[in-house]
Amino acid sequence: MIAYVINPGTASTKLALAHIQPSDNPSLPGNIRVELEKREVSHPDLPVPFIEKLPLIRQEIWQGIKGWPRPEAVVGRGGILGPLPAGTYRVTQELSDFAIHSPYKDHITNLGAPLALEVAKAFGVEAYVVDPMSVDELLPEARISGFPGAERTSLFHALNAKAVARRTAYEVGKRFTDSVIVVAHLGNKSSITTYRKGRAIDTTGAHLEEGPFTPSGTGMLPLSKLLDLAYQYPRARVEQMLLFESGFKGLTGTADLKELEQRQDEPQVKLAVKAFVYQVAKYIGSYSVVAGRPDAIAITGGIARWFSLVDMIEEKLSWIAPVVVIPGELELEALAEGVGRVLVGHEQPREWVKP
Ligand SMILES: Nc1ncnc2c1ncn2[C@@H]1O[C@H](COP(=O)(O)OP(=O)(O)OP(=O)(O)O)[C@@H](O)[C@H]1O
Ligand SMILES: CCCC(=O)O
Repeated sequence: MIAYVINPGTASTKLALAHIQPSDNPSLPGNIRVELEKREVSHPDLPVPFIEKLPLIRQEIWQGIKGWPRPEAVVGRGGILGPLPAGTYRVTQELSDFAIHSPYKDHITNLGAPLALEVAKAFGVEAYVVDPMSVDELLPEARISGFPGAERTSLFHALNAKAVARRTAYEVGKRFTDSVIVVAHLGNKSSITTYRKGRAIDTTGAHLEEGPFTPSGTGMLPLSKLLDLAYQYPRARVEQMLLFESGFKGLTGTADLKELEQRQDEPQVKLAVKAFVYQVAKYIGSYSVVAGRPDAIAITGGIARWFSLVDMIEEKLSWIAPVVVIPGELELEALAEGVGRVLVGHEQPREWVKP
C-alpha cells in the first residue's frame, strides 16, 4: 500500500512516499513494515503568520509528489486541534477548517491537515493526521497549578516524542505499553515528557510553558523576573524577547548550536552549555520521579546531534536509567506508521470532535 506523508515546517517541507505492508514480526511498530522515500524542500523562514506560507508550501508539495504512484491515503502532521487523545484521526472538512483558523496558536503544523486533505481529495482517498501537537493525556494531578483556573496544558512534540518513546522501550527490551519512559526532545523548542504505559502523563510543554531554555527561548523563568518584564513592555514585545532573543542566543549571541559546538571552548559558551546541561538534567530528573523509576530516558531532537553535550547530560542521568539517544526526529516514520496501522486494518481511525 502507498501513502503520501506531508510534514510542513517553518524552514522546510518534508515529504515521503511510504510503502506499507502488514507484518507478523512483533518487534515492528504496529506490526507493519514501512519503507520511506524522503524528500525535503527548503523555504525561507519568514516571520509571517503560518497561513501566508500556504501558497508556497502547497506549490512545494505538488512539485515534490510529481511522478509518485497513486496513494491509498495521505497523512499530514497534525497541528493544534484542541486537547485530544493520541492516535490517527481522519481529516474532515471541519477539522481542516478548524486547523486553518485555529483559535489556539499560529503554528505551521496547522497546515498539515488542510494540505493532506487537498491532496487526498485530488486522488479520491482519505486524509489523516497522527498524534497532533495538542495530544493531552495529562494525569488530573499534573494538570493542576497553584493558581485555581490556571491549569497546566499539554502542547508538545507529541508525534516525535511518542515514536521515540516506543523505539526506546524496544531498545531496552520492554513493551511500550508496560513501561515508563522519559523523553527529552531538544530542538528549536524543547519538551520533557513522561510516558507511562504508552500515555503522556505529564509534559513541560514546548511553547511558552515550562522546561529548559532553548536555542532562542527562555524556558521557565523565575516568576518575579517575568513580572518585572511584563510590567516593563507590551505583551507582544515580551513574547518576542521570551521566544526569540533569549536562551543560547541571549547568552552567547547566536541560536546556531552548530556554531556554538565549534566555539565550545570559549568561557561564555562553556558556561551556557553547562547551564543548559544542568537545566535539562534537572527537568529529566523531576520527570523521572512522577511515575516510578523509568525503564529508560530518551534524548532526541536536533540538539541530540551535539554528541559531547549529550554525553554531559547522560553523565548526570545514567544512574537513574539507561539513556538512549535518537538524534533528529522520527516524524515522517511516525506519520507513516500511524496511517499504515489504519490502512492494514490494525486500528480504526479516530473521529475528531470540535473542542
Ligand atoms: N550537528 C549539530 N550540532 C549541534 N547542534 C545541532 C546540530 N544539528 C542541529 N543542531 C541544532 O538543533 C536545533 C534544531 O533542532 P530541530 O531540527 O529538532 O528543530 P526543529 O525541528 O526546527 O524544531 P523542534 O525540534 O522544536 O520541532 C538547532 O538549534 C540546531 O542548531
Ligand atoms: C511542539 C512544538 C513543535 C515546534 O514548534 O516545532
